[in-house]
Amino acid sequence: MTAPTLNPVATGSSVAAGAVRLTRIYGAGDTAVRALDAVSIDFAAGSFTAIMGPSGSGKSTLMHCLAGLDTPTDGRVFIGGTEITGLSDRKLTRIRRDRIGFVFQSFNLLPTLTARQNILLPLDLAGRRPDTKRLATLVESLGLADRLDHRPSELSGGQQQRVAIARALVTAPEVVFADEPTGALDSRTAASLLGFLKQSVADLGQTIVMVTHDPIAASYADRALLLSDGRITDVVDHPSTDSVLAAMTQLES
Ligand SMILES: Nc1ncnc2c1ncn2[C@@H]1O[C@H](COP(=O)(O)OP(=O)(O)OP(=O)(O)O)[C@@H](O)[C@H]1O
Repeated sequence: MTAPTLNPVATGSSVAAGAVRLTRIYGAGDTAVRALDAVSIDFAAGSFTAIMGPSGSGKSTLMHCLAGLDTPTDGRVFIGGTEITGLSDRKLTRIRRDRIGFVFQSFNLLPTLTARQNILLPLDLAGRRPDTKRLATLVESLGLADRLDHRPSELSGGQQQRVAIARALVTAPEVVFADEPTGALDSRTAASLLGFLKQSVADLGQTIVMVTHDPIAASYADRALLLSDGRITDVVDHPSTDSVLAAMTQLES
């Protein structure tokens, strides 16, 4: 089954991930929380989307449901042409491993492995050989060539996040989900990593979906979605720091 096309960034482009009337309710009865309320959205292949909104608006829930890390109460999720809603845990694990990349605020590298081993881990787990050209390009453009034999404790925060980004991109995933990827970094380091993510969209056709609280980070994306009470209430195309700030201010007023 192919994913329906809703709100694509560019008409005619294929869809890397999407949700149709995605609803997630936590709890039941009087204490039930509608964290996502019938959200329909597409992420075009080769696009960079920022998900923004106040605390508790549903950003993490949306990302977790899209990535197959949480089970929606209702609605459908697609990765590429594959509907992942209703798949067994085993199939979901495979899809996450083979077709999705993850970048977390806290890097989540394995401390006992070198940078090179961390980067290659998803391929090792899948029994796949690295695409040596892609690996070399990533290592080179992330400036990691002379850090590959170091363990995470021997790397700065920015270098650790570069390793995590290389690990997320090395499998050429259909979509990379990044959860506050620069939240733990100083602004200069953050700017250089966001620049790299933007470049990977332009050069490698990578698709990136990034949750962020930071309007500056969102300005690197092609589009910012604003969530409020589990719904997408605004979409800012080609966001600038100012246009995102204005949209957020309007949301909170
Ligand atoms: N496991 C859970 N059990 C119960 N309620 C939950 C659970 N996870 C999230 N929620 C609730 O769902 C709503 C959306 O939470 P979510 O974490 O998606 O928001 P968020 O926009 O990512 O917030 P933040 O910016 O603070 O990380 C909140 O009201 C939250 O309290």
